[in-house]
Amino acid sequence: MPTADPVTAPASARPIADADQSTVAALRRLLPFVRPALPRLVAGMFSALGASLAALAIPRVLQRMVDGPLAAGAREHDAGALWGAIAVVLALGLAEAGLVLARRNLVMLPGTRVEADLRMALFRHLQDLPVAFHDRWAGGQLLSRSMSDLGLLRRWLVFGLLQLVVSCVTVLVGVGLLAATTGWLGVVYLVGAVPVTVIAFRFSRRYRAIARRSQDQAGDLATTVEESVHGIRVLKAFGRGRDALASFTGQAERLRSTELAKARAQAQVNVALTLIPELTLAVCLVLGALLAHDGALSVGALTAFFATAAVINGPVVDLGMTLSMTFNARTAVDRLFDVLSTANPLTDPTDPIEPADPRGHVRLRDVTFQYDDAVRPVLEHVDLDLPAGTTTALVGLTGSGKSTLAMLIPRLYDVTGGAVEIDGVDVRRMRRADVRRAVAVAFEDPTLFSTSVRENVLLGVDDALPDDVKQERLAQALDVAQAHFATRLPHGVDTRVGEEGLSLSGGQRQRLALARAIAARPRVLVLDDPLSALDVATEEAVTARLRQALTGATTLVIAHRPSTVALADRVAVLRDGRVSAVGTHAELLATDPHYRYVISALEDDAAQHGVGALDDPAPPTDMGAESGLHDDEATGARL
Ligand SMILES: Nc1ncnc2c1ncn2[C@@H]1O[C@H](COP(=O)(O)OP(=O)(O)OP(=O)(O)O)[C@@H](O)[C@H]1O
Repeated sequence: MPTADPVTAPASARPIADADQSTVAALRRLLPFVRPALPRLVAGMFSALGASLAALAIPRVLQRMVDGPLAAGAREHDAGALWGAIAVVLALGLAEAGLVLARRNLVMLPGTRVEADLRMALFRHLQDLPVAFHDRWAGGQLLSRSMSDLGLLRRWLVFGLLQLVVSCVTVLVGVGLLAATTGWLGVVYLVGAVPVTVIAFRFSRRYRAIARRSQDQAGDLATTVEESVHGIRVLKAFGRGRDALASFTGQAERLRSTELAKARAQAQVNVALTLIPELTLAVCLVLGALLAHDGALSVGALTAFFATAAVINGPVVDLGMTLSMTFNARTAVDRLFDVLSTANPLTDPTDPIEPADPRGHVRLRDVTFQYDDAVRPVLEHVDLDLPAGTTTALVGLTGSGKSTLAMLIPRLYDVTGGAVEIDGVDVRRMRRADVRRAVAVAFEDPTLFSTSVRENVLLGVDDALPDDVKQERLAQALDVAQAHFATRLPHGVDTRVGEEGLSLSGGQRQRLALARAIAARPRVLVLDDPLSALDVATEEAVTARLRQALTGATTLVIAHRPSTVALADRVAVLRDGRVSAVGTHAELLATDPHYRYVISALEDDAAQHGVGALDDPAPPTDMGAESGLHDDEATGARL
């Protein structure tokens, strides 16, 4: 039978790594997170146990009352003899209620604490995991793990776990009491526990598989919702809303039928767990009546037997629910640890090295790189030297590996062969924080966070810097990136840009992302086609300002437009995963046929999109400002 591909299959179709682990072993992995909350949880458990024992003690008092004062009172018409026993039952009832309340108060706080700690640990780990992990994992799966799975765990911790322990103790103590005080009657009751145990065991096997399927399908559904909301413009523009709905409906139906299967399994076990104890009680009633009739059992003992059996029956009937909660929690733990136990191969070295002469010299030495799931390397034996303070344009046909190469410099991926060096030190020998401080990146597809323009642009700036320095950096970066529109937003640079900056145009977002890279004042600036969404005039204005601003930083700019090449001192040509030539634009035009081909392809593309080629006359720079003004008006209207 073909197995599901762990990379491409939806989560609900992937093999389950921890399927064979026992539920106790699986849940034990929570211990480090639960440990700080243990004192309150244990206190809560003792309260619950106390409440349960108080409930079990009531039948004992009843037995004494029936066999003692009640029998004597009936003979002597002395109702007053009952008052002592009634007072004890009342006290036990009040104690039980008080202990239940104490249990609730004790476990509520640690439950929410553990949930919050787990959520933070998960988020921290997700932030730490490399880009390669996020390439493989769907957002909805991570979202459902951090929200609904953790909610399930909290409910199990504050209710299911205590209920399970208390139920087990109640049943064991109760059955022990029955066996000790009512002899054969207790033994018959005990025999009824055998089918209950077998059914519970079978249910556990069946339910675990369904619970996992349901939680994975819920994650896949969340992914679909996330993608459809994210891509709503594309879906609407292409009139594919109905298809999206059809695909969503299919997934929702699958989840519904899994939920139904879950509910059916639960209902079946509930019927069995209700029926068997009731049938056992019926048999015990007949047997007990015979024993009482023969004088082998007192009426008080028989009354106590049924009162105790009533206390035990509650947890037995609830066992189906308690077990389902436990298996849901186990599935949640498995799904959580699918992520938490994913090791990060991109770690800090144990003996990090800091470059002795940090000037921004970047060197790729014999670099080979292959994506995890790819069949062949994207880059092979790449050698590229970016001397400190120079600007190099990286040019190549689409899919030649330019963005991949750019991502190796800030160590977003690790090379599979060779090395990337910054100032003579292999980036794998440096602290990741030092590498990321040295290198700033502006991606073609800019991501803005739903915070203010100021926070977005100052993302890479040291928080400890004085406010006036930060303000100056912000102003300069916005100026270089020609993002003056930001100062004219309704609240200036403190305007919150919408989720992922969607209330801004593509060009505006790109300029803010560029400003973010510039404001970080890195030694090395990697610009992955940062001007692709700008109109010709704005691109010219940004290019002119960038030329001045880039002096000092080593810059690698990926060029998809001939005009972006104009920024560079030299050009490196990427072809079939290798750097095939390096030189000035003029040199390469004269000597490298592949470069001529690439440039003419870029020019054709630029002409089709109405973007200026290298030798186009530059439009006056004030047109850029003017175009910025149009942007502002449009943005003002949008916001
Ligand atoms: N995360 C990934 N996992 C697997 N393969 C990938 C991944 N990202 C890119 N690739 C593949 O690597 C190759 C190079 O992609 P890359 O984005 O680096 O090219 P590029 O030169 O920047 O292309 P473009 O000019 O179109 O942006 C492509 O074949 C692409 O399919």
